[in-house]
Amino acid sequence: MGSIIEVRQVNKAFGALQVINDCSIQVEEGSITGLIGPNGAGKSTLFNLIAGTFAPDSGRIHFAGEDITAVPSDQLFHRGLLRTFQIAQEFSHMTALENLMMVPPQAGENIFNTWLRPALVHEQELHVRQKAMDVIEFIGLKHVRNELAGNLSGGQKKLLELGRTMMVNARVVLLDEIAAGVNRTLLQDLIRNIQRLNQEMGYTFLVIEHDMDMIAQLCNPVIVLAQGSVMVEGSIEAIQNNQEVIEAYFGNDAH
Ligand SMILES: Nc1ncnc2c1ncn2[C@@H]1O[C@H](COP(=O)(O)OP(=O)(O)OP(=O)(O)O)[C@@H](O)[C@H]1O
Repeated sequence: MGSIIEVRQVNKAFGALQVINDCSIQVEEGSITGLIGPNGAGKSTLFNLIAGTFAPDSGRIHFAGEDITAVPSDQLFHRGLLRTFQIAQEFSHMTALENLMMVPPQAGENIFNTWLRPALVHEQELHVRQKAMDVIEFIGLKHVRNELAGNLSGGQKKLLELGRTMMVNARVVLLDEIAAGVNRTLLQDLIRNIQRLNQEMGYTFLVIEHDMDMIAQLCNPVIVLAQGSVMVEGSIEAIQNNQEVIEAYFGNDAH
């Protein structure tokens, strides 16, 4: 398969700080690609550029063969490029199931139809509820479906965030440190679900992660970012033995 995301010679500065520096990466369709690097390397900024949170100063970004440079995130969402949705404050007062049902429909699942044809409203709601039930079963949270999302554990919230991507037709999902604060048992559930979404539903993932166990279990290839550029790319084994990478991490930890 070809690449589904291509970042070509992208630059981004914040004031005098050059955060992304002539950076080019490719994400193969159907892969689970890791994005690692020392603190401040520019990983989240690169995500924000791909996800349309802000525009690069120069360079181009392509998704599924189309130029999406500076296309805003809500439009990318409709095309199936999404990042996990953090559960916002207002959603923490809704149940886990309702959180899934609240994910906005994509273009094509036309909500206006339901306004014009009220008889469809009930049918549509049943459809969304059934889909949410299927998703909650898939992510293993059926037993807490009626709990308020705010009362779920950190790991359960991460599973729910992943579940929200399943309410739409996602093609590429960007995961930003989804393992942070998740206990080992739930982390295994999370990893298994990501693998299932990849294998059974064809999702491509780009994963920012500091947890090297998770990267080793999930990702191939792994891209190492340092000072806003790609330092090296390859299998986790190749990267763990790469002297330049070891120095980049040690150099960063030493300060
Ligand atoms: N909106 C912003 N305005 C100004 N500076 C920013 C902004 N966003 C990020 N930065 C700076 O850009 C640099 C890279 O930050 P970024 O969050 O992309 O790194 P990261 O690799 O994701 O780091 P970490 O692993 O610590 O999360 C940092 O020095 C940060 O302070």
